[in-house]
Amino acid sequence: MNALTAIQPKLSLGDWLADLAVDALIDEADLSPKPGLVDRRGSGAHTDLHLGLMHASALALWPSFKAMAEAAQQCGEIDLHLRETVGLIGREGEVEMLRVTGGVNTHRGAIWALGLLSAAAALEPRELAPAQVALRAARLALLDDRAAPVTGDSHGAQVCRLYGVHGAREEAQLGFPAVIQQALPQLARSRAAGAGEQNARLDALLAIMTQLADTCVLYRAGMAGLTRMQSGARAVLAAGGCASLDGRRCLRELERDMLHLRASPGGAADLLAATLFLDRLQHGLPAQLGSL
Ligand SMILES: CC(C)(COP(=O)(O)OP(=O)(O)OC[C@H]1O[C@@H](n2cnc3c(N)ncnc32)[C@H](O[C@H]2O[C@H](COP(=O)(O)OP(=O)(O)OP(=O)(O)O)[C@@H](O)[C@H]2O)[C@@H]1O)[C@@H](O)C(=O)NCCC(=O)NCCS
Ligand SMILES: Nc1ncnc2[nH]cnc12
Repeated sequence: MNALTAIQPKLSLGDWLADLAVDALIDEADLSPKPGLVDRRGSGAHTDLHLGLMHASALALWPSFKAMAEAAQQCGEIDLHLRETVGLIGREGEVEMLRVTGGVNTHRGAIWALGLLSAAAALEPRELAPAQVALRAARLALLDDRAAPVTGDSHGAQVCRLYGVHGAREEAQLGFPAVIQQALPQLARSRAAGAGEQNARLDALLAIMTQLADTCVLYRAGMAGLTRMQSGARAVLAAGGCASLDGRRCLRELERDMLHLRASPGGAADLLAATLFLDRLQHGLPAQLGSL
């Protein structure tokens, strides 16, 4: 042991999971070029968001993710008490997000998805395969939080009613199919094809966009916007993905149309962050946590 290692604070499971969740949010925000979304180039279809705000929001959520993981570790099983504790921490996280961003909704969907997944990972830290973690998160999301405010007027709730689609809640309750069935397999395929990490992540985002009923897009651009998002994402992947010239041309066309429609796939962006989180998680616990 030397002087540096001697003063290193001990890493807890909650610290590690919160680090992974925040890293995933920052990596998602930085990834470029994303159609309609905030990235390193600019604000996409948004007027009230920018990259600095996305980073500040992500960092502000670290204590919430840690608290959700610790609650799960202490509780040790999926039950109503854990669901309601995680719900309370999630709502407090939303308040903190809005305080830090001056009232702008940067990461509501991400708090939901990554909060559930952090808790699910902490429940069984030796079973971190993506499908297993997603299934535990789904079981938690299926429990009814009696303290949740009955709003029905969120953007998501409004368009789910109007168009008869499933939103963020159902995506979690179904075990994150957009992540498990679309994004993670695409990420692996694009990496294996030598696309390079940034292109592979963009391809994973597009794979989510091919099928997701993104309620942000529906709220801002209606069914025409959602249809364009899905068909445009399919076209990029069919043309060879983001590492190919034809794929990049399709991506540029998709971006042009999304900006024209003011359509921002914020839900898909959150699920890309969930994908990056699960992707890192599957490598297992770091050595410092080996004794858990
Ligand atoms: C269950 C909740 C997730 C609430 O869901 P609901 O659908 O009722 O509410 P919304 O406020 O619409 O939030 C859902 C957010 O989820 C993202 N999302 C959208 N579609 C999907 C999808 N199909 N699958 C998964 N995720 C999806 C999306 O988040 C991103 O978009 C946000 C910006 O959205 P919006 O405010 O509409 O933005 P703008 O259009 O820009 O608004 P204007 O500028 O026009 O005004 C951005 O934040 C991204 O994150 C949806 O917004 C859950 O939130 C909940 O119940 N929470 C309570 C606490 C709790 O129980 N927590 C438990 C564990 S943490
Ligand atoms: N990069 C991004 N741009 C806009 N909204 C988002 N919600 C989550 N990530 C986002």
